[in-house]
Amino acid sequence: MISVQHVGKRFRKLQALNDIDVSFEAGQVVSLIGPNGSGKTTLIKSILGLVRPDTGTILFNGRPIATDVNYRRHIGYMPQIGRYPDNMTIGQLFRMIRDLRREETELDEELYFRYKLDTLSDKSMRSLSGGTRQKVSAALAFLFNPPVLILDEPTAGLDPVASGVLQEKIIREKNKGKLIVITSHVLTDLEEVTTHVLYLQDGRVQLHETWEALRKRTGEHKLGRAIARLMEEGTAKHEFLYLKIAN
Ligand SMILES: Nc1ncnc2c1ncn2[C@@H]1O[C@H](COP(=O)(O)OP(=O)(O)OP(=O)(O)O)[C@@H](O)[C@H]1O
Repeated sequence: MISVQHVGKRFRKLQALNDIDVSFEAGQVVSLIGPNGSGKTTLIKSILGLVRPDTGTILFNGRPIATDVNYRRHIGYMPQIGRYPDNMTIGQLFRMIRDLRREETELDEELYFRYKLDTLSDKSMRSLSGGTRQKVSAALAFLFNPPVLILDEPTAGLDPVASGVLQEKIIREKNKGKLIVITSHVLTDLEEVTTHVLYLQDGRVQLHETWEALRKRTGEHKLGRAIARLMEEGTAKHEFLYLKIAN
């Protein structure tokens, strides 16, 4: 579904992505994890066409994204920090976004209602708490029923109930055959939903395998511990520390 082929991206002297070569398929929930600055958001933004790689190619359903911008409508994106016009209300924002995609008939308003955003429709975006802003971002990502969802730190700022609602939603959408890519530092949030683990470090892929294979290989049922165990065998202490904190 998405094929990232030998992608590299440099920001001045920093090699943010280094020969990334991975594929993601329908029905997978890919947990994209790694220490701060390891390249997770840069990879996501490259897939979304928001960052242009220096080298390599990204294919969406077999076609290079550089030649077909329309692929973007098949991806629902929840950014790390959602930025919206301050002076709009929640109701106006949803109306505007629906109007922009008027041709889409099959709307998925489940999160909009489960997060009770309908009861907050007169609230201005300026006045929203961080968690409510996250709920708006989540509801928008799923709204047009896209076959691919990319969620960047989706549970940051959500209370445990709202976080649980999102996790249930992710599992349901995965079971419909969607591809979902999630980054999070809260590894416990990912254990329940993930099928595949992609671990980046210094812009390189350190690990890409199914969560089941990783569990079997390490004998660990906690994602943080499983990766820490592998890192223990071969890498420096600071990544280790990251995993201890993230876990
Ligand atoms: N537009 C940019 N200009 C210069 N450097 C950038 C830019 N975007 C990202 N970087 C650098 O690239 C590296 C990778 O950043 P990226 O945001 O992809 O990391 P991340 O894994 O998502 O980190 P975090 O866990 O903190 O969100 C970092 O060192 C970052 O400072």
